[in-house]
Amino acid sequence: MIFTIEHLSKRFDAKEVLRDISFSFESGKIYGLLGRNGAGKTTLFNCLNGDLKADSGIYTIQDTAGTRTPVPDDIGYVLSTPTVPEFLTGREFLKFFCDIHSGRIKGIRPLDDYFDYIGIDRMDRDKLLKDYSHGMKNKMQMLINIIAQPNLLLLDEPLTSLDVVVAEEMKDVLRSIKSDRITILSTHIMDLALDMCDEIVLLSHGVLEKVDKNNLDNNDFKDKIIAALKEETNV
Ligand SMILES: Nc1ncnc2c1ncn2[C@@H]1O[C@H](COP(=O)(O)OP(=O)(O)OP(=O)(O)O)[C@@H](O)[C@H]1O
Repeated sequence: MIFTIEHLSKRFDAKEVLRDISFSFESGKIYGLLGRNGAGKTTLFNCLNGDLKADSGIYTIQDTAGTRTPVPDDIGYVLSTPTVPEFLTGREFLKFFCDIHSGRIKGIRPLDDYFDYIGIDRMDRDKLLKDYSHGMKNKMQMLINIIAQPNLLLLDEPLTSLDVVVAEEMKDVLRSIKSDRITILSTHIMDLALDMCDEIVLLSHGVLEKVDKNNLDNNDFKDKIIAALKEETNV
């Protein structure tokens, strides 16, 4: 499967954030999206997810069945600040999610299997989500996106606020599900991008640029990325 963006542009009043972006992403890979604060990473994700209307742009998914426009079920989006219905318990939320998507979730499992998989303790599963920690809410958000099995998984700074143990667990989860989908992960943490991602893509000056990491050791590669990002002026 290939997900292609063609001529995506987005401006807020006078500020041109995304400038005629054209780029293709391949299934089975985790892409690390690096960009400075305000470069437009969240704007890009919001446009791809349909939460924000782009000024122009065409998206297509190409697979064995042909080429088509993505539908909402193709896309999963994990926000940097997790949003969950705080008035439900973890179990109620998961049950509700599975019930409303039962027609299209493949191989639905008992709820406790999912909690085990994502590492939510038995004693926390029937607590209200409002009493979950930030990391636990983040895990729940990740979990529903894993259950939904989207073709395109967008992760906006997903690991930044997690403790080292949870972050390692989440990395393993993401690696274990990457083969069937395109994962795009935005991060400020270069070591995370180098550790996790098959491809590094810079968002700079409103355009996406793939950085070739072949033939460079990690230090050279980091220097190259920082040099490219330093060139970013306030667009
Ligand atoms: N709704 C909006 N209205 C006006 N300007 C906006 C809006 N959303 C984003 N912007 C502007 O677009 C630019 C890109 O913001 P965005 O949040 O996409 O950057 P980012 O790369 O995700 O930043 P960070 O890494 O700091 O989270 C910023 O200058 C921001 O102020």
